[in-house]
Amino acid sequence: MHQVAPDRSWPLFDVAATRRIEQAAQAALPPFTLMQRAGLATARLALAIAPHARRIWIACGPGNNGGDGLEAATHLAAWGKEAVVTLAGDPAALPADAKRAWERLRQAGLDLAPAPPHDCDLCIDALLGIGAARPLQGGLAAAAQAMAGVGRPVLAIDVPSGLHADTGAGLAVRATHTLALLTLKPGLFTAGGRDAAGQVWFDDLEVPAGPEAPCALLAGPPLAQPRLHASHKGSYGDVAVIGGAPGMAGAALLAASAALHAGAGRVYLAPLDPAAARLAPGLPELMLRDWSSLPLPSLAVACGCGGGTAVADVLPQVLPQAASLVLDADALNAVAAQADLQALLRARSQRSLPTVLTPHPLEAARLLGTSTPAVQADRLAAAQALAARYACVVVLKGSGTVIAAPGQPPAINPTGSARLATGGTGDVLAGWIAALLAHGLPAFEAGQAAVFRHGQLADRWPAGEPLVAGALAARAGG
Ligand SMILES: NC(=O)C1=CN([C@@H]2O[C@H](COP(=O)(O)OP(=O)(O)OC[C@H]3O[C@@H](n4cnc5c(N)ncnc54)[C@H](O)[C@@H]3O)[C@@H](O)[C@H]2O)[C@@H](O)CC1
Ligand SMILES: [K+]
Repeated sequence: MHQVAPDRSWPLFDVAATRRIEQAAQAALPPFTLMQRAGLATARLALAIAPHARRIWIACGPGNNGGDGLEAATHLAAWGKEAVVTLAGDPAALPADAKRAWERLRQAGLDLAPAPPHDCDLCIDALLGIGAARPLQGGLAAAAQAMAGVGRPVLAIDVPSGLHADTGAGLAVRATHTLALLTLKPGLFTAGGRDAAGQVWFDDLEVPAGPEAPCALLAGPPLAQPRLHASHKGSYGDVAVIGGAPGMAGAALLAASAALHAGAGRVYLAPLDPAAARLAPGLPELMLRDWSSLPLPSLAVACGCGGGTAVADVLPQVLPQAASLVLDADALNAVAAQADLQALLRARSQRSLPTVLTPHPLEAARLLGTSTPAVQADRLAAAQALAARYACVVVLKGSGTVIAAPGQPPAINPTGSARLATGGTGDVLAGWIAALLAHGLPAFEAGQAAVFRHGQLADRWPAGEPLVAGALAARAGG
């Protein structure tokens, strides 16, 4: 059993692959072996979470997830805990393995409780696992509600009940801990998954994934990029930030500052507000230029960043010429609105010019011609669809940012928190990605590395210090 920490990457498997892995293992092992292992692992983790717990409520559901809970309850009772077991369903209708777990529970002298306990020290959520097929209703919904009302730690078995294991969509039990069994599922790490799952643990039940290919990866830390002694500013590439329409100069400045601090050799700032060009940006290292004078074919360009509608006039030049390109915010909205810009964007890949799009869910919805809820209902699919449609790398922002590229499994970023929900952090990310592109990183790696570090900076931000985008930019690359 391992805690899933962002110190390495982890393969993720969807429900279909997990079922195939489970079936192959069931065929090779004596009956009931997997559920015994699952129940024992759950009971052990429960003890580790709440070593001094006296009363533990195990809320079981009608499938094999409930069976895991019944098996865990038998162990916890044998270890001297008061195990209060409820079952939302008919014991006679349990699937074979779960029924066997129920029989073992009764042989151990335990029976089902008619109602949840008024108080307990730990709840175990064994209502639904990967079989969750529709919103929680009836007895399952009542048990989930009671769990929330207890106000104690909740250990979810496999998946917080109600959460869609592939997508992270669905109204789910909010667990403090989740023990994923057999495989790690992508829904634990994106959309509502991170809030529902809490701290994630993983037990493979001694079953290797075998020939199954992961559907996605949980990203690990990027490789360090050591700077050679024998290098100069030209070794790290040049970035230009184009954005900052009237009233929004700050956005472009934040992106430029991030690019500078993330290690770009030289950074040009091309504000779209002519008045802003006369303002001292406070960063003397930046080189102010009019966008039309930039040497685009030798630059990594971050375009958008407070560019307003004016950015649409720049894109017909930037899209075909920029050596590498990050499109953010207003640039994405302009592309979503104009078919000619979409054609220019797609044409970049035919010329092997790297491009990264950094939409939040609403921008992604506009680019896909769909709605924000539809994007959020399946973030991995939305990011992959965008990457395929525009033939580029997509960084779909939000809880569990997804990085997708055509023809490869997407990555889900494990770092970052709601502390990043403050103005300008997206501009910082765009500038940071541009710096890594300028450095020569492939677009997928640049997106993944910048997103990981950007989130990690926020995770490590001192508790008493306000996280503002300017300070984040100043620590980019750190
Ligand atoms: N078969 C085994 O021995 C193993 C099973 N495992 C556990 O079994 C789980 C999968 O078991 P199942 O396939 O039985 O699936 P679940 O236990 O998730 O439940 C599926 C059952 O719930 C019903 N259901 C789904 N959504 C519902 C809703 N909203 N309201 C009411 N009923 C609903 C389904 O019709 C089905 O009867 C895994 O998540 C894992 O916890 C693992 O421990 C591996 C080993
Ligand atoms: K569960």
